[in-house]
Amino acid sequence: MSEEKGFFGRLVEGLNKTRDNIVSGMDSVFGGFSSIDDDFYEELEEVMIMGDLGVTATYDILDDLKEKVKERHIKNPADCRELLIESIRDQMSVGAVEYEFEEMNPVIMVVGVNGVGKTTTIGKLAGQYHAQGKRVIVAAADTFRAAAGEQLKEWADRAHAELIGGQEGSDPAAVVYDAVAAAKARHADILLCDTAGRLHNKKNLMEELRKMNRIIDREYPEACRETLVVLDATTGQNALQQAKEFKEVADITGIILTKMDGTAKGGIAVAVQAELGIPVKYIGVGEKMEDLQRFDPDQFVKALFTPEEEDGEKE
Ligand SMILES: Nc1nc2c(ncn2[C@@H]2O[C@H](COP(=O)(O)OP(=O)(O)OP(=O)(O)O)[C@@H](O)[C@H]2O)c(=O)[nH]1
Repeated sequence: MSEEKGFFGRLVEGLNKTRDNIVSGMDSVFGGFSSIDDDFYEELEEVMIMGDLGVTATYDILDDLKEKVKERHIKNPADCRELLIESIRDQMSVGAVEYEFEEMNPVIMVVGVNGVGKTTTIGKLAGQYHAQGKRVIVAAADTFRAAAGEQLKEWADRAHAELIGGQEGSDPAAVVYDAVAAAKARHADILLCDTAGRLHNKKNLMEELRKMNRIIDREYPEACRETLVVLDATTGQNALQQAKEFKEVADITGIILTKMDGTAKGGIAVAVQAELGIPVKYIGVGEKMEDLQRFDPDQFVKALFTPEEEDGEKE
């Protein structure tokens, strides 16, 4: 239980800047109005848009809030706080997020542009899976950048994962082929594939990803598949745009939001799910191995709005 508390505590701490931005803004609206009118909703809307919740989610949440206010005959703006938290939680909980894939010998493709925290995230995932007793293989299929392979090697060593590939300029599909062969021969539990994130050359990227997927389909048909896009939360709406572009070239099954600790733009977690209909599966709240967490909308909303209620009772 104390470990769980630490887990929630890190999330609470990681969301400090976002809380200062969004929650303080909302609270000043709740405290600054004496009646619930159009101006009140407009102010709330502004805080939410400025807080990177995105237009779609903001309107959905406000519509839901207005309905609740009507249904429950709420008159006092301060009484809207709980209702708004409820609406945000509902908005984020659309579609339960499954993690069964982690138990099904998956091949996890990780995509994302350079600098978003892709390598670090793969390292953290590898380390966490290793700590669960899983045998992890990492494919260094980002052969485009010289430093990518070396950096991944460092993380793989730290995570006690086996690294395949890493030579600059080699064919990424060949790296994936070797990694699949190794995963099968060594009875690996999880194969994590780092890929190059060249969004500016969509056609090549799409072709490269397709080629890798074909190899996995052919050589490892029994493997469960996941494609996760890594997004840097500090880039706010840019992250949203990147996710949209990756969705055009790959069959994205989940989102990983990194650097939530360094940003006031944490509202992006609400926006990406609403805009793309793809769940956030993990969030990064720091640079250490344990700073990558499964994303739980309930915990997220709780850590953001009611951190003082922390009692570690949650998974
Ligand atoms: N504060 C914080 N920093 C993070 C987090 N995730 C990654 N970083 C940092 O972000 C920087 C970039 O991370 P990388 O893993 O190198 O990013 P990348 O996407 O692999 O970038 P390339 O290797 O250039 O393709 C590093 O300094 C990481 O330590 C996070 O959740 N929080």
